[in-house]
Amino acid sequence: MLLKKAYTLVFIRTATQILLGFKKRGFGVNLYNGFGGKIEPNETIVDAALRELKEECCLTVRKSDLKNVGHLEFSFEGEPNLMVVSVFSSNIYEGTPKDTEEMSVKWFNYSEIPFQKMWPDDAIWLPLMLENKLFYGRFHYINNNTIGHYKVEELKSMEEFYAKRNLGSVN
Ligand SMILES: Nc1nc2c([nH]c(=O)n2[C@H]2C[C@H](O)[C@@H](COP(=O)(O)OP(=O)(O)OP(=O)(O)O)O2)c(=O)[nH]1
Repeated sequence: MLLKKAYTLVFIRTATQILLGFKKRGFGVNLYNGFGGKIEPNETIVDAALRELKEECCLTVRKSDLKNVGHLEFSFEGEPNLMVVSVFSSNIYEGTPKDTEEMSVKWFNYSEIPFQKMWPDDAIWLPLMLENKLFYGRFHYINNNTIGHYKVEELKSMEEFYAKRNLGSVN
């Protein structure tokens, strides 16, 4: 039985670009990613997503402008945890992205996303997000660089997906 640990991941996008942060420390160090982290006790998933976004790149997004676009699950060979990541996207934000202790921020054109410097699974599901599709992905890593097996599905609705799995909403 895998022990579930919940995380958030937020992507800020314009019509042509995506904002990524180069992680300076901790899990996923030296990789580009969206902004997110662990959900604290007594915090909703959306509240955690907004807090982590602000902490990691100094941007503010209204709850109503944050769209839940995907659900990812990760396991690692020999580890008892299932990392469950709620993925969000927004194209409306306040503030100017700033480097923080945890991340160096950079805008990338959609045609220049640095997949070779990102988690290997991102190249599989992130294109779905860029096409404004909803998705579910399940990845099992053999080590930090190698995916053993995976499945990715396009979803019709996040609510329908959560209901089928008896999961609560992100709010
Ligand atoms: N794009 C992508 N993101 C991932 C993958 N796996 C994974 O955990 N993430 C995300 C989810 C979280 O946003 C982030 C991990 O959270 P974290 O360890 O930085 O959490 P935190 O900020 O609360 O941690 P800390 O302050 O204690 O260092 O990485 C992946 O394979 N691809």
